Amino acid sequence: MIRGMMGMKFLGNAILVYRNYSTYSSSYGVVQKAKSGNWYKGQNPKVSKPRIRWTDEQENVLEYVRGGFSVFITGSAGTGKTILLQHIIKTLQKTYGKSGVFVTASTGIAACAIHGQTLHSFAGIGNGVGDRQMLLDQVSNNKGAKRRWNKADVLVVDEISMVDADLFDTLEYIAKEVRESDEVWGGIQLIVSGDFFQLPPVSNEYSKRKEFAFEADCWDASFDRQVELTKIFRQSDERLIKLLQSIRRGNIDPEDLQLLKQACSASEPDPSVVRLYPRIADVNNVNEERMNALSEKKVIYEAFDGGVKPWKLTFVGLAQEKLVLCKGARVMLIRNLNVWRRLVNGATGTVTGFTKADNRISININPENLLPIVKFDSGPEMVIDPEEWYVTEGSKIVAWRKQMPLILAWAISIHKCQGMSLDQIHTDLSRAFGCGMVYVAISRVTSLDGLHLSGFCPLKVKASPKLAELELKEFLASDESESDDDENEDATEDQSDKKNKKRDKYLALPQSGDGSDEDGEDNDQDMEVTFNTGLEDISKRILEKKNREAETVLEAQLRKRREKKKAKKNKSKYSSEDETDIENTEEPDDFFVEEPSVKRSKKEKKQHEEDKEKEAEASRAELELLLTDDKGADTGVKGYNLKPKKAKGKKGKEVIDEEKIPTVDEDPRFSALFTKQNNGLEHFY
Ligand SMILES: Nc1ncnc2c1ncn2[C@@H]1O[C@H](COP(=O)(O)OP(=O)(O)OP(=O)(O)O)[C@@H](O)[C@H]1O
Repeated sequence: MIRGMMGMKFLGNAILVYRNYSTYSSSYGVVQKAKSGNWYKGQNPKVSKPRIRWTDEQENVLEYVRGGFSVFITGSAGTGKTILLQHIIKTLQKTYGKSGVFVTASTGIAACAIHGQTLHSFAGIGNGVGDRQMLLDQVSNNKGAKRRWNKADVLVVDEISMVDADLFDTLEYIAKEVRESDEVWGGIQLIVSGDFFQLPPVSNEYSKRKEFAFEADCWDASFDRQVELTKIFRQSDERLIKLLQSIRRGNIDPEDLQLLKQACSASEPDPSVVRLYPRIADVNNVNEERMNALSEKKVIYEAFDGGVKPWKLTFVGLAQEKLVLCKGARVMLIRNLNVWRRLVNGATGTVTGFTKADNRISININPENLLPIVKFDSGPEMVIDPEEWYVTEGSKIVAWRKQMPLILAWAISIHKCQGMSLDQIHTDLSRAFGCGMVYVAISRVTSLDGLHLSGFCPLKVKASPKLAELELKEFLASDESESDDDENEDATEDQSDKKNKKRDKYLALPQSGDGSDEDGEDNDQDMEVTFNTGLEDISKRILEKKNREAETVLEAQLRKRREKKKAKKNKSKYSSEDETDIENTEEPDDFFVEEPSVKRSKKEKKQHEEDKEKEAEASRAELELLLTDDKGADTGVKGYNLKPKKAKGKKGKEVIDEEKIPTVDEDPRFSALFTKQNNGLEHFY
């Protein structure tokens, strides 16, 4: 039996490495006469699609979403928030149609993972600078933005940790005003996901008192359910899980330190291991240096963009405008190509050459029509085809980009790696700044063996003291002990009707809790995993106390009103909050990079304050860079002209009207967006 299986495995590998082209190479490392752009095409045995078995916690979330509830999903890195969100989006789209579900994330990279747009771009608030009245005016003057707000049945927001409290409150205000509704968020169902212990919002002078979205005045009232996922999937080693939990909270104990010491190997790890840096400048330097050190001819891929909104201005993703590759370049996949073969987002490999495509598949990104061949660290070697990325607004595709699904991967920034799973990392944290950064970096790795550290200092492990409060609030949000009162008689029948209809629609949904989709295009996974973790306390309490069946529409309405009142009362709660970062009192260890002594003279204190301000400035700049385009472009997108008009030029072509933009459903060219196998899974792990 075992021999049989080994035989199968050998056959599989043999098929995998079979090269359907002749073997002479040119100076580019180009392999000529390729018959197929990709070895898997037509040669790989069909693999039955593995499925995910949702845990009880994840099932609960699905249930709440189907029940029409607004839900906040949180949990440590690797607990399956993103993958669950992807499934939720599909479920919601089946209910409301794609045009009623707006999918957003705080950053372009995160938005790309769920086929959405940035929250700023959805909202029509440009770069979000201005008071709420100014921003409301901006939205009111933007026909497209108003239409989006009015059409939205559901708003999905991923990576909420990077959305600040003011923005959250402002958007809730805009929603109510634009939709002319007194309901929280103007009656939009809100599905929000993120981990506040990961990267925080870009801090600004106004965010001293309120920083995180959970501090927003409307936060508690915005959600019917707040659920924490507790089963960690990315790592299985208990020691690593404990270490990560300590780092997440900003408290490392001697045992954790010992593990970190081991990871600080004095000798340089294998140069093929991806390096993670806090700052983009270091990333670029390393990639450039390594690339220049290779004396191979360079092959350039220029992105081919389309759509009514310029890609660069509307969106930022990992797909690069200009990608330079050569034989020997270390690369990372930024798309899931074959989950079963572990060729997923974050998979690393080395370019071994290039092949001329047998069709014109890459001609518009590389005039020589060359396709790179990558030998992945996990074993397979394959020809990489170009991929397409889409930015959607509801059901409309407003921008798309064609590019190779690769980035240079000798080094990447910690901001860019948020969401990835990596088998091995080498991270230099000497320039880490702000809270959550060390946690984001280290929580990417799947095993302790794969962790290599340098420039580590325990004082860099920081979590905002405000997060202790968050936990309390999560529990409070699930506490239904308060008595009912009749203060909400003004709940109009109209609103109840609307909610009723919404709920009926949901209840009509098939209760597919196994993660399978009717259309069979669900998430591929590299294995079938069947976990039955049992409910964690918090989920139990939520379930027991909030029986969806028992809560009528009117009760829901009343509860929301109560929560709103409560939120108002809480308003003053944070004004006296201590702003200082937690200071780790661990004795400095020779093994780690030393930080300056915590005890400071007045002069030193002043200098320290100045340094902190500089660091905050750097942090802001770095994060703004992330929130905008790779080159800092995504500021002030003013929308586009919706009126058809004659463009300049002899033929006087009509400029496209937004209403004429083909929808995903009607245009077969875009159908791949929702039918391609890897789309359900496309996120950065
Ligand atoms: N129910 C499940 N069964 C098996 N694997 C799962 C399950 N849920 C999630 N996973 C796997 O766990 C890994 C991490 O999932 P995911 O990236 O969604 O986590 P996350 O919470 O979004 O992490 P991060 O906060 O770091 O972005 C993925 O490989 C995913 O396939």
